[in-house]
Amino acid sequence: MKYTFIVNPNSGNAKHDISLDFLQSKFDSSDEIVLKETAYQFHAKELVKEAIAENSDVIVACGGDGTINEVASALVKKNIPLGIIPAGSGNGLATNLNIPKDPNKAIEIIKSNAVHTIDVGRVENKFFFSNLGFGIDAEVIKTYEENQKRTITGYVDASVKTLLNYKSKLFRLYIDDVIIEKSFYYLFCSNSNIAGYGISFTPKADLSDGELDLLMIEDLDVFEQFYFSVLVLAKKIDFLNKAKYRKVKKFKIESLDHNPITYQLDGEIHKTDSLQVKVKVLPNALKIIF
Ligand SMILES: Nc1ncnc2c1ncn2[C@@H]1O[C@H](COP(=O)(O)OP(=O)(O)OP(=O)(O)O)[C@@H](O)[C@H]1O
Repeated sequence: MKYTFIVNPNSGNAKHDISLDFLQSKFDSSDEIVLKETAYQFHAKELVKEAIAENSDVIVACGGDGTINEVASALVKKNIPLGIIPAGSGNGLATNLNIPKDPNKAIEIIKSNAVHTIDVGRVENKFFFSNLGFGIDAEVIKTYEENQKRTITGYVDASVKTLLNYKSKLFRLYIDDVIIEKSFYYLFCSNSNIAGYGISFTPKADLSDGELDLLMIEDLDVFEQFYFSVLVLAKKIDFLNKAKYRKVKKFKIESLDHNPITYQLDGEIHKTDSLQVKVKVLPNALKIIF
């Protein structure tokens, strides 16, 4: 078997130590191991193209959610499975798939070659595998990225700063034949049931049900925001009257306050020039080992 490992040397504050020697020591001598390091953002996509051209049987992403998103995006609708060695700070998708952070254990899973297919979310021309958020979580990630402190404390710090200044956004949503026009505190669309750090906003989400789970939360006052935080921690979000939950195959979101739409996609922030974006699910579009 030929395995190509695409490694972000800087992910998770560069604390991991995944080298060619280490990888070779974990596989049979009959296996061919190739390691390609990413040097900049979006480099992973080019490296996947090379790995495909070089006839790799398995392509493994070693990094955080950003790197995993880039590698997985280049493998959508391809026949080559993705393996994961989580080496980031949040590791949303890996956590959801029960892939441990210990590289030794993650490699055992890769060697098991248990290939599954999962759904993929698409927004504009980009793919997501875990989740997509409009509103408060996009703002939290923006502050978190500006913070440089990529730890749970940094995340809590960014959340508090954002909460204190955040104003709901006026959106029009088109879901099937329904149009909803409201001021939303939070719109969260998820393929997986873990949002990061073990928190779940969409406990009913299933990576291979052919649908995305959409959580819509209307404008909240400061007390409701506090109640919302408690319910998130208690995993009882359905107790909040202003939270609506539904499974969707596609939807369109339109900004009515004349601000171009910003969203977070698998934990990375994306700014658009557009006042509307379309989201849809591509059922069973990614082969993945877990
Ligand atoms: N050599 C590099 N130097 C700087 N940035 C890189 C490099 N290689 C990849 N990147 C980019 O860094 C971003 C973050 O990487 P990644 O997601 O792997 O780690 P992380 O941010 O530590 O983890 P997490 O996303 O779980 O918080 C990605 O967008 C990726 O494209």
